[in-house]
Amino acid sequence: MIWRFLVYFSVGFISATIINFFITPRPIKNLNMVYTPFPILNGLEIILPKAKRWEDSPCIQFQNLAKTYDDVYQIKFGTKLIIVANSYESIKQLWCSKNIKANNSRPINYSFHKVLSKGIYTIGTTPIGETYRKSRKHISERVLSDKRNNDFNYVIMNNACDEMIDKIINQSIDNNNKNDIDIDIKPNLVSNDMVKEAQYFHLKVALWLTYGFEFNINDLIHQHLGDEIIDVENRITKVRSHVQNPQDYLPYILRLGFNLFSTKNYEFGELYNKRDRYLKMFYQYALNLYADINSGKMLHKLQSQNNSTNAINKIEDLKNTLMYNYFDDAKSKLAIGEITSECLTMVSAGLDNTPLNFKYGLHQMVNYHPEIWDKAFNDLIQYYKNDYQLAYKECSNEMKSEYVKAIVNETLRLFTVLPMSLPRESTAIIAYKDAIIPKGTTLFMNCWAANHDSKKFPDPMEFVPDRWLISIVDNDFTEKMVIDPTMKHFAFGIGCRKCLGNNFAFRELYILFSKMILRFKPTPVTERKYQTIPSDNSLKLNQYPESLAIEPEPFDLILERRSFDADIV
Ligand code: HEM
Repeated sequence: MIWRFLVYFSVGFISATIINFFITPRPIKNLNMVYTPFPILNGLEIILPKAKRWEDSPCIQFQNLAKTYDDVYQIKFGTKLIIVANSYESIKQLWCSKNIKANNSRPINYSFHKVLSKGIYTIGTTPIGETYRKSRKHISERVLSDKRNNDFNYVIMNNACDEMIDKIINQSIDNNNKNDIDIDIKPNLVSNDMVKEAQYFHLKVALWLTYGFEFNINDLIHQHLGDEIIDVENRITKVRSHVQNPQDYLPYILRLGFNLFSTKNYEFGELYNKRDRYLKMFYQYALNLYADINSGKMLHKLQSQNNSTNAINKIEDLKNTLMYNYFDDAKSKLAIGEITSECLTMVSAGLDNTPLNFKYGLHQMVNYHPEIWDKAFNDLIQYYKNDYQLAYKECSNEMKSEYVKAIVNETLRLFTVLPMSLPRESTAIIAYKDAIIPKGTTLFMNCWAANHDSKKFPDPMEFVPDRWLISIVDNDFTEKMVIDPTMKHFAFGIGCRKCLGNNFAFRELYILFSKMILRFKPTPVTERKYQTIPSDNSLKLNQYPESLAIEPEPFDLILERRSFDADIV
């Protein structure tokens, strides 16, 4: 019996090894290759079965392999050959050194591109080509440029943030009056699901700038719609990942078998239909709005609700939205798929990433570093002659506090919401040291490893905003601290396909942090009975170690309104 098993096993293993030899790309010379014991699956054991413990997160497993195989190595994943870079310097070299231009496409993944998206996906997941170039240029000019952030976007973000904070305060007052929440919460303390509130904030900003749709965070129907979008986009993030779909790397026949026993395709279909429904609904909304603006109907409607100047200003604002410009600008000649991809990018790209960073930054300051919160408060108000109300009104516009900027950078670095970033595919050969990486190779950036590389960031697991600051002497011979322009993190990726929304997201985070710091004081969770302090290591907090994005376990953040805060309303 045992002999028969051994014979079958050996024949199977030898056949698989031979097949493996023919179906996988040849190894690249002069680059360490990771030894993997199982033919055909090859290195897929890193993501199969899916990680349950934080120590098994793909970024940690890739980082551990670097101890044996060096910072940059090659590994077979099913039928594909992947290059993985695991340190700050190697990523800088492979992603953005001057002689490397070919690291500029995205791989096509069967599950996400063919099954889930049916041809329409975000700009970030579009392979290089005419469609990608047109959409990237158009969205950048119309919504995401720095000029747009400075001239217009900040006003929308400012108002959305004010609304978010007012809602949090009102909810907290209601809760305290009802006295039906945690007994440790004293009147005036705020305990909230900050991620959800910031998701509504981002959605409000994104829907306005894209479609001219006014998402009202206090309206239950809007909240219901928002919850649906948040749920669908969050589930798509979870299923689309390049480190989460082993079937994408399997030979066609095995993938068919895998799909037969998996419910994933059904889930993809359901998510696609839901996403399609709200994208079509918003498109129709923007089309009607365009018609109403041009016929004068909208002005008439607004004049009946506001004074004439406000109505005219609002019409001008609406003319700044992405979709108004699209309908108005015959020259742009974007195909419907291209503009849909832009809209999708606007709605989904920062919907989780920005709010999750926001909550993690608050957690660091509230539960571990209240002194940083205090320092930021003092830094913010000193630009406005210590006038707290003026600081609150103006902080979104000028982004004066270098210290708050340092907090944003340090949050992005330490949290690293996308630990394995987004994958790239080479479109020509890339020379790396003595190795020649062929066209069509997939590259993984281990962003977690780079952002916690002790050679670049001393005490990499510590939250130290000051590491981003250098001292300079001003024109009037006063010394001041400013952001060190030579310092970088890779939370937004790097190089030719770096996050296009990085300045937009940075400003959102700057505004969210500044306004929270100005209106509240932190109450560390340690002061509460029965509650242990959640970890400050984002991977340890992660609910889904196998996922593309880090999503911390839910926990309360306790903040107290400043004594003079009531004056602000
Ligand atoms: C904190 C929030 C965010 C984080 C951490 C983040 C992170 C990333 C990362 C890691 C990439 C891949 C970069 C690379 O391959 O080098 C990316 C791509 C991209 N992101 Fe973001 N993102 C954020 C918010 C946003 C927002 C708010 C938008 C737009 C509204 C946006 C738009 C894009 C686009 C268009 C790309 C694709 C760039 C390309 O492939 O050319 N992102 N993002």
